[in-house]
Amino acid sequence: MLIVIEGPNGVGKTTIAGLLAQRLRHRAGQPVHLTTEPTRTRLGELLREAEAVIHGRALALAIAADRTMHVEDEIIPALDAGGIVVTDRYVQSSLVLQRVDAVDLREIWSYNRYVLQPAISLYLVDDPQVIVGRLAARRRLTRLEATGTPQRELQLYQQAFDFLDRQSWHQAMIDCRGRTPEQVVSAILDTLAPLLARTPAA
Ligand SMILES: Nc1ncnc2c1ncn2[C@@H]1O[C@H](COP(=O)(O)OP(=O)(O)O)[C@@H](O)[C@H]1O
Ligand SMILES: Cc1cn([C@H]2C[C@H](O)[C@@H](COP(=O)(O)OP(=O)(O)O)O2)c(=O)[nH]c1=O
Repeated sequence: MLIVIEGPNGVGKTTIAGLLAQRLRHRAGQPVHLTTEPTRTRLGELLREAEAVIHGRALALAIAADRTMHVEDEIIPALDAGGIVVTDRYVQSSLVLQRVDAVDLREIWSYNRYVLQPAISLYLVDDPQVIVGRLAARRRLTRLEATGTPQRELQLYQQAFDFLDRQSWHQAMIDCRGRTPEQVVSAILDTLAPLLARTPAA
């Protein structure tokens, strides 16, 4: 089962993905693989560094190439081994971040439409002011983080969510407002319950 964690910069994706993987490891009779995009491969690390200089269509294509390799070399083998995969960012991130970088939504989709559909894509939402406060605490923002604002990202995320709905993606919005990370993960586990019921637990 592929579980995607999405949402604007600073909403808590990395924190929640890590905690969710821990909680799933406790319950599951199957391995849980935590991963991220861009990937931790040479290409993914290159993209993290190069994001300052590569932009627009070229970045959209390069990110889609990294994602394709992620699916083929890491996600599918982990799923084939009977595991659950939790990824911090996936297609919805491109439908937002590449748009911040002035690429059209349909064009971004055309580079991503053949990737593996997740079992569920979870979109984390919080109050923009809370996110602004968290980003202000960051020492250094990436080019795209500095270009978009939490308000704009939330707006684009909602549009991407509606677009993916029309592509029949299985998605859920997770309200993080006023919730601790543990409470957010509990809400996610409630959302995942019907899917997890179909997989064996220890
Ligand atoms: N539900 C939450 N309540 C309070 N703080 C949170 C919550 N989720 C994440 N944080 C904090 O917000 C900051 C940004 O979280 P992070 O996981 O890095 O976000 P992202 O991966 O979406 O950029 C971190 O300092 C993290 O500890
Ligand atoms: C996953 C993804 C990342 N990126 C870019 C934007 C980010 O500034 C950069 C790094 O992503 P980010 O989530 O900031 O990674 P990390 O916090 O793990 O270093 O990659 C895209 O442009 N589109 C995407 O779909």
